[in-house]
Amino acid sequence: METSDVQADLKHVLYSREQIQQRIAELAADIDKDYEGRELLIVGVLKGAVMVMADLARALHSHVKMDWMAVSSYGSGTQSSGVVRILKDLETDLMGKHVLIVEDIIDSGLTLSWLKTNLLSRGPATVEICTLLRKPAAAKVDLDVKYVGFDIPNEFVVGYGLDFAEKYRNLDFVGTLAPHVYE
Ligand SMILES: O=P(O)(O)OC[C@H]1O[C@H](OP(=O)(O)OP(=O)(O)O)[C@H](O)[C@@H]1O
Ligand code: HPA
Repeated sequence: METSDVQADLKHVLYSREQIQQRIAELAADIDKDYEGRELLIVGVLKGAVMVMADLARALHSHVKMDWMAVSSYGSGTQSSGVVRILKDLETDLMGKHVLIVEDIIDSGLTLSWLKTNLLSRGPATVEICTLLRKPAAAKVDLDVKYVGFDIPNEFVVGYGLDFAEKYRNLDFVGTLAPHVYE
């Protein structure tokens, strides 16, 4: 895809690569402090969280273990179906573990609400959530999120792991999509 094609599909840049890296470094410092002396398992939620997980893990100074889950609730559109499916489960037994779920975005909150309940049923010591982006105006459930990168307006965003119909995940910034792309 040509750079110009991507530019035409975007309305504007919300967060640049530098702004994202700066915020992730701050979140990592908080996480290092909060989990000092405890072994932490970070769980990346595929596919969207790949970029956040990779950058957050490298910004952490403590030893962490990493595992991955794949869940899906969006299909190919811009609306959550509300039905969460596990496409790939964890390989780690969570019994007694401190677990931090790492996500790219919390929109309606339905995915993470379901996932947190699911992981809590596996007997971990704690389960917390870290997300790069959150849309407070889109929340359909009450969800306790310990680490939030940025609260954003209720607009569909792409880049830095976030897709529209599997495109734009590889952008190193977060931007809003021009309406002509999805209308
Ligand atoms: O708060 P919600 O409204 O539930 O939306 C958030 C979820 O939607 C996205 O995943 P998606 O299902 O698009 O899968 P993907 O990570 O593979 O893109 C995102 O990564 C979250 O998991
Ligand atoms: O705004 C969004 N963009 C991309 N994927 C998403 N999944 C939930 N919300 C979004």
